[in-house]
Amino acid sequence: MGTLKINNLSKTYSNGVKALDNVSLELENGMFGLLGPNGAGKSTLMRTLATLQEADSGSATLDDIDILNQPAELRKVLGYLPQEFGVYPRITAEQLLTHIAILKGISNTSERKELVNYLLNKVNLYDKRNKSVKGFSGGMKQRVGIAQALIGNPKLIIVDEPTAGLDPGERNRFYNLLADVGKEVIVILSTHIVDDVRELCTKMAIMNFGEIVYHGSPSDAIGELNSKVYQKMVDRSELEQYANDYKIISNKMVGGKPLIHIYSDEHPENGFERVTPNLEDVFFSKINTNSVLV
Ligand SMILES: Nc1ncnc2c1ncn2[C@@H]1O[C@H](COP(=O)(O)OP(=O)(O)OP(=O)(O)O)[C@@H](O)[C@H]1O
Repeated sequence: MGTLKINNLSKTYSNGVKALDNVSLELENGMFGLLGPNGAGKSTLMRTLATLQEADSGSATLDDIDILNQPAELRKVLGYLPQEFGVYPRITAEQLLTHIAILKGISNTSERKELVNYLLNKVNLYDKRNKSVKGFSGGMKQRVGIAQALIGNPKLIIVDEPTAGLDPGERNRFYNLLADVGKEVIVILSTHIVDDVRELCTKMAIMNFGEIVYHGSPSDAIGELNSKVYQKMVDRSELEQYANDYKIISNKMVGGKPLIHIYSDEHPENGFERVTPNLEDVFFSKINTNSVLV
């Protein structure tokens, strides 16, 4: 069982943006969801853990590896699928994986061939192994991305916003693959898509403006909102008034009209109905910005 400990990591970019503000987390094997809006600092945290950039202060360890001071050690046990996985255009899936396996130091030809076949089967692309990766769909490319991240038996796998741009079928196939992988290692799934976390993760954190604003299980977070979320269909012109009178946690267009969710300790009058809270309510109530009105 691996343990990743992140202690008080901070990072301010030269333009003054504080992308990490005293971030502390502890993770064990399984799928961990890191949820946050655009610009929250997720990629900065993922890239720091992947030893691609440095923090200003704080520490991080994976079992006995000091990540910030032993980057070479960490890279040996890391699988990383970056936000933009640049695939080599005109080579086949098999060639690509073989190439990366060589780069990762698997020099024995028959061992490498066996591994590449195993990975192609695992990500369900064995039949497509001789096809050019360039012609793959977004979902197939992401599965190649996971296959390459698995080379070298990683203890920690980081996937940064992997489902953006996938259609529902591809997204489901990708979820199944990740869930399978996540049984044996620590997987951090960084995403702004609430469904990714709801489907896959037993533990999660929500990040906003560089800070961890929630850390725990999705179900506990939802439990905290029980009997406190109410919804109502309103007119667009009334939104500002509702925002003054209630704590709006989300605003979604349904059939062209805003459907608002509010947080309230008591049942408000005037047509609000109580709803079973969901992870989206958790997300919006934790990051709570006025952007719901824009
Ligand atoms: N190299 C950089 N120089 C200056 N500012 C940066 C740099 N990289 C990121 N930032 C800023 O730091 C903040 C956090 O960015 P980061 O990419 O870590 O967030 P994120 O949660 O991954 O967002 P996204 O979902 O958009 O990728 C943002 O305000 C971003 O503009």
